[in-house]
Amino acid sequence: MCTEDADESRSAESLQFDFGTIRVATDDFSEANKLGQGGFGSVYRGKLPNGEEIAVKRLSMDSGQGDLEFKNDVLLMAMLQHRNLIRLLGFCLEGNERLLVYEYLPNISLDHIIFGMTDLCIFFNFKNLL
Ligand SMILES: Nc1ncnc2c1ncn2[C@@H]1O[C@H](COP(=O)(O)OP(=O)(O)OP(=O)(O)O)[C@@H](O)[C@H]1O
Repeated sequence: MCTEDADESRSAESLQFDFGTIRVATDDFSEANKLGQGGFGSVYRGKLPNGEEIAVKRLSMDSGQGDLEFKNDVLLMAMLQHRNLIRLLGFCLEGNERLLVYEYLPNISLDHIIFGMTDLCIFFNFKNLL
């Protein structure tokens, strides 16, 4: 393994959550904690032992993506940080299970982000018309 590969796998490890921790945090992915369903799987609300609230995306099991490919995608997503992007805190890989762990945003914050972006689009469209 070259130094770069070693560095990548080390940073991937720092983002890796233990499956048991997420299972407890989401009350075993209970229906009561289900926030919604997206194209890639269901999303559950959870609480980490340190009190931090999270949103866990449990990916459908038929993605066909390899473990390394998945870890690389997660690393890339974790590096993208912007005030209009929901922060990816990490991931979990166990057997066929693939989880993405995000910061939890209450509805009101999601609305703010969506409206914030809409305002920006309207602003730029107006500018282009002038
Ligand atoms: N970080 C989060 N905090 C709070 N709720 C969330 C969060 N992420 C997702 N959700 C909830 O889970 C639902 C599904 O989200 P998800 O991102 O899987 O799908 P989507 O936004 O519908 O689009 P797509 O499947 O195309 O990505 C959302 O509509 C939202 O209600």
